[in-house]
Amino acid sequence: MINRILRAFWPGVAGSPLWAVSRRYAWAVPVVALLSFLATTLEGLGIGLLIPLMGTLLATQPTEPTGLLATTIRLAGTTDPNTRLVVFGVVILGFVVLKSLIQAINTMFIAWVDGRAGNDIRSALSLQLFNVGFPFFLDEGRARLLNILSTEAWRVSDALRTRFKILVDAISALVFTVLLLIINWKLTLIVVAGAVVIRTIQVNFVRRVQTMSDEVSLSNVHLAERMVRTIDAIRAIHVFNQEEQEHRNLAVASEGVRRSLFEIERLSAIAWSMLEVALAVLFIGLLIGAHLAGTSFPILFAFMVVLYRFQPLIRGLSGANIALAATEGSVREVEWLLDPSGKPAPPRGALSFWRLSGPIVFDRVSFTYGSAGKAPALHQLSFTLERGRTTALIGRSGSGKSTVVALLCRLIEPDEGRILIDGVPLNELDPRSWRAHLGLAGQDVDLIDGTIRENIEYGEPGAALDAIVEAARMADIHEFIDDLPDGYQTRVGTRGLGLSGGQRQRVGLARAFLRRPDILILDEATNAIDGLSEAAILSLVRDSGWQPTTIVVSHHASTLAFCDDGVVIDRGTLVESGPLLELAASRNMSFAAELNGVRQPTSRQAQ
Ligand SMILES: Nc1ncnc2c1ncn2[C@@H]1O[C@H](COP(=O)(O)OP(=O)(O)OP(=O)(O)O)[C@@H](O)[C@H]1O
Repeated sequence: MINRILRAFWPGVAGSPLWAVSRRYAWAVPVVALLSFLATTLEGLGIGLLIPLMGTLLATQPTEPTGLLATTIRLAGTTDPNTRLVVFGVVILGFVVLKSLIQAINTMFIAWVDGRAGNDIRSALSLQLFNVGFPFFLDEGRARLLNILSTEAWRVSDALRTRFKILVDAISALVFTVLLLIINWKLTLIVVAGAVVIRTIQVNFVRRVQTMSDEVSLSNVHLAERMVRTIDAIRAIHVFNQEEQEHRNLAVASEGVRRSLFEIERLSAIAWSMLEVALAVLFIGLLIGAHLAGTSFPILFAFMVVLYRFQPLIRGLSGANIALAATEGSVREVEWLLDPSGKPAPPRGALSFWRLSGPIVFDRVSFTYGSAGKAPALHQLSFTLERGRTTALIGRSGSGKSTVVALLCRLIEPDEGRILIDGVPLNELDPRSWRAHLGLAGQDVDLIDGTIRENIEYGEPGAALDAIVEAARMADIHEFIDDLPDGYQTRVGTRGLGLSGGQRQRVGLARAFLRRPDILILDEATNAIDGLSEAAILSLVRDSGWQPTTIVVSHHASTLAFCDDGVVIDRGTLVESGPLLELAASRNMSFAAELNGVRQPTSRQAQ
């Protein structure tokens, strides 16, 4: 039962992923409730004592109070008026001090819980990004994810704070209602009737704001999409004179956000003014009711003081309910990202991988991107990568080469067929231990915003400088780095844009070389590097005595000239495979002449 109440209070639906993340702070709910109860009770007692205090000041005795209140007055009545004034004054002050202290503790406690739960939610979201399979990122827009991480996560944390506010205000309202009943039950009935009317008005607004909150989230995603696109494509935007069009698009998206937020503000403003009018009607009704019932002044005074304190609670509850409704879209978005169902699972496998001692075999592997019905990117593809040899993956654009690379890196998994590593299915290997033996350098080098050294040692954190320098030498970039004023500590800028395309690729190569992996994958990794430098790099790798099983995807004939074997694919199916020279000769491929001219590949035996 308590659990059910807690779940209803917490953001997110009961049993939801958000509940799973934040439930460890659910114990804070009864603590906040207790502290609120104590603070309001102390305040209520202080206000209650105003009745005898006023009675003393006006030299009259209220006739209506009963029970505890009457007893207090009677007790105080045994002393002379001056002493009574001092006693009531000191006691009221004591209550106020104690109440303020508890209230401050409660506020700090809520901030602590809210901060920690918010932190946990953000941390769970970031963890989730690593716990879903890579295909998720192929299907989902970056903007939606960015919006959830940067905006919606904060709004959910705000929602939690708002819920605490509702709890505090609701408990205070409850205590004050009891106090009002003690002071005068008839007037209290008028208040309760007024509260019911106010609540009815509010429910209608809350529903409309809830609907609007989904629109706010949606328009935020549109805006984020536009912003991401502008930053990503700034070069193309300038070159193709699209500044005005893109600015217009951004302005339209921004206008969408403004409009949906304004609609919420508009609804809130109307709700507020209706609330003000309803409260004024309530006050006037009370005064008339009190007059007709012949209520004494001290009683009416205390009642009005309680009601005066009650008023911000009603406003607070009303505002918080609307604010909460406005965050429902955000809660849904965060819930969606945290929910693992319907999202691709990350690669699994329990067997540790130590070293490659045999071939890598693609055995009738098929893979289709996205939904069923699309043409497969790979269809029943079979070939063998011999250990210690360099194999060129050859095929026209869109033939499936990068898909083969993604499968090897276990970013995606075959729909059918198997990839065998020394005879063991790849999907049985622990992905982390498998990837620890991979070195990948590609045309889109994923450089991080850090120093050159941080980028090279990204796969081997804490690597010795000597090893880093050696890897940089092999990638033919050491001298360039050495000449920079900050050397290896030079920052590369966002996505390495402070370097030229060729320099970026060399840093990417050094990163792959530093690991000295068993399997080296060069996915168009030298296409921005001139032929001579490329030849120098590949010769250095060859002469270093390190003989990884290498997969090369390149459109450069000069790169292919360094390969032993070739696998030719077309529209995801195998055309042929074998020693590269034989393939070149049999198919009269365009690079055959260059292959023969540059180098006669010698078959190297696997170690
Ligand atoms: N994320 C994706 N979503 C849907 N289809 C994709 C995706 N990535 C690739 N494809 C499709 O899969 C097929 C193979 O693509 P792949 O990138 O593997 O080819 P490629 O040989 O590496 O091409 P290129 O030489 O141009 O890089 C293509 O038809 C492509 O359109």
